[in-house]
Amino acid sequence: MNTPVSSLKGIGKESAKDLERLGIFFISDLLAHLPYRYENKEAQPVEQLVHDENVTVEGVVIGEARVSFYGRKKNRLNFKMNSGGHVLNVVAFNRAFLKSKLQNEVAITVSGKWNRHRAQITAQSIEVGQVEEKRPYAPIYALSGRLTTRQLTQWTEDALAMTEAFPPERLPEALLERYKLPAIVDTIQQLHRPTDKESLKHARRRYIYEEFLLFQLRMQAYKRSVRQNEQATPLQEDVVKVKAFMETLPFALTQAQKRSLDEIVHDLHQPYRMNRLLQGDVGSGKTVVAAIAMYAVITAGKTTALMVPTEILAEQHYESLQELFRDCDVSIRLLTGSTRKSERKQTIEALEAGQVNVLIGTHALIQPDVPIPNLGLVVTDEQHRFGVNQRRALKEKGSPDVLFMTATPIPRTLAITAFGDMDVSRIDEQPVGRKPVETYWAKHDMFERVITFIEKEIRAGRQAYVICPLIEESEQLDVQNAIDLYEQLQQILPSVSVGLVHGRLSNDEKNGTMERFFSNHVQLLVSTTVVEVGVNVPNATCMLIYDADRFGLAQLHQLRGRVGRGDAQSYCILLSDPTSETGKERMKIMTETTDGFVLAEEDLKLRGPGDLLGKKQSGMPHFRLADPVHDYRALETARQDAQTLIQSDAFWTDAEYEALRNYLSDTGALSGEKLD
Ligand SMILES: Nc1ncnc2c1ncn2[C@@H]1O[C@H](COP(=O)(O)OP(=O)(O)OP(=O)(O)O)[C@@H](O)[C@H]1O
Repeated sequence: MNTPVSSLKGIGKESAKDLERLGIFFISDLLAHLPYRYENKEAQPVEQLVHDENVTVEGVVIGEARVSFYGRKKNRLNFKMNSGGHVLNVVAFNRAFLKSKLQNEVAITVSGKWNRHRAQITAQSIEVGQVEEKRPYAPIYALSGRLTTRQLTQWTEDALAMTEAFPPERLPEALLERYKLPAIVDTIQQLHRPTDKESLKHARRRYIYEEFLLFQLRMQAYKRSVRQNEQATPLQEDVVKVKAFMETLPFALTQAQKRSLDEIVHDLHQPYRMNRLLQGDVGSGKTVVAAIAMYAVITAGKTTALMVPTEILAEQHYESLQELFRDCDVSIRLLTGSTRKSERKQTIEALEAGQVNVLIGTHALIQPDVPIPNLGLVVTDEQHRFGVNQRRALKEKGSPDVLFMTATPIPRTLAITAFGDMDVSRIDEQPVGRKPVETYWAKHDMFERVITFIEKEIRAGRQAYVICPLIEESEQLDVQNAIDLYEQLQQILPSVSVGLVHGRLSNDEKNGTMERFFSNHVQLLVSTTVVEVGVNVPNATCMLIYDADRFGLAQLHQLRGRVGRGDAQSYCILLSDPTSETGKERMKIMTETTDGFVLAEEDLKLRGPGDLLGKKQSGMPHFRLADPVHDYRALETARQDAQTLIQSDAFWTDAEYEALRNYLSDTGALSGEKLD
């Protein structure tokens, strides 16, 4: 299995280097380097040919081929052929040398691009004689350096003859039977050298299922081992107090909020650490649920922490939690980068004395220099899933329960892939009485009308946001844009109090403006995308997004979620003159739906998963063939199968699962090592 590729005939130093760049070191790697597509050399009947696609047809030459020369060394070969009674034109460039072979009635196979209107194939290959019947699909491999498809085809051919280079059969007989999956040896054979469409399909099916199953087994085994190793003391909240607190809320929880809360509370009672994702569309009321959970933990005698990405949010949560816990005798402290030294010292002392119930702050909270004795629950956002170091820091703080909140409406398929190691609660319902935000798409030449409209809302006592476009190449330009717009709006609306926030302001400046916006002293807030997450000003009913086509759907949705948070009708105006079709499409979808999940699915189609979750933090594993979006059914099946396996006793003892167990221990999943 660990025989280096260089032992194969024809692989010299240079080629070995090129192969290394493809991650191919051993012969077994060569077999794992699957074709990314196949050239279909299976001849098709003329009736089935698709215009503008690559096709292959068989037939016989009619008459004689003609060659015309042009340019200095160029020539064009032209002839007619009969394929199943249809007369087709064939054109090929610089193949004059074939002319002598192309005699009347000679059998040929032609592959190339089909033009239906001219009944013509522009040929890439013309083979005299019929296609070798057994292998209609030619594998096309990813290449690097000077490698050619022909070489890779040859080397994989040699590797396919070496049974010891094949991966082991990991799937137990029962699963192969249940899904009618081919054995691994046949699968690898077919994937490299398909014999026919049907067998290739089954081979792909098996490979994809196995990739998902192994992935899910790893995730779930990891989860299980964390459960076993990171025991936590079960918490018991004071049920009466928590109920009383919930009654002080100015609204009743939605069913979805209640369900999520139950799931969280259930976790708190367990003797293992909670690792839960609370997923809910913008404005669905995640923070409230988290606050109740925190209160429950406080009544169980523990300290809680809330970590947020920015200081603005920390301030805002500090205020809203103070308001929420007004009658509850809960002590809340704020700790951020701009907290004064003396205050920081006081807070740390209070923490050590066990006098703090809720600690709010940015990331620095879980650093070792902030001792949080008796920490029971950390609430944070999904952007900050913990890496190894943070997990260690959390462990040192007594392995508290962790609740991640996310407003990214991650489609289900992605959620179970990217967050497979977490339990997921979903708030899939908006509070009653919420009016969907009315969204309009306006061209730039309607700017004045839009401004008049916003002015009217402000006169009625409402507030508004104006979001400036983001020019990713240059933060400098972003800021300049924001400043220009701010000045322009001040001039157009002299009686309106306009505020400005952008990334280059100091924290004090930013916080000051935000504070004035929260208290309605600023009526119109000009901002770059810093307001994207979490800002909650229910009195703001209007949002104008400049050059909206520059944003992705998920981001537009997050932005729009800043309005429509109260009872009043809210509006979002997308100002843009998109030039691309995708841009126009995005604007249209935004005006048609306010459902974050629908938008997320659309975004996925338009941009792909990397963008939705942010490339680096996406946590999306790399699959060779499987695609969590396209193959979501297989993913779901594999997830359930993995769950059943992990929970069964037989999986941990029986011989037929040994290969899977070995796989798990090789990848470290059994010792609680997180996958990357
Ligand atoms: N069940 C409910 N009924 C009415 N209003 C609610 C309900 N739950 C929450 N709210 C209110 O809705 C607003 C949004 O709630 P919250 O900030 O908790 O949402 P969120 O999901 O955290 O939002 P986002 O992700 O957009 O920041 C708040 O003003 C909150 O008081």
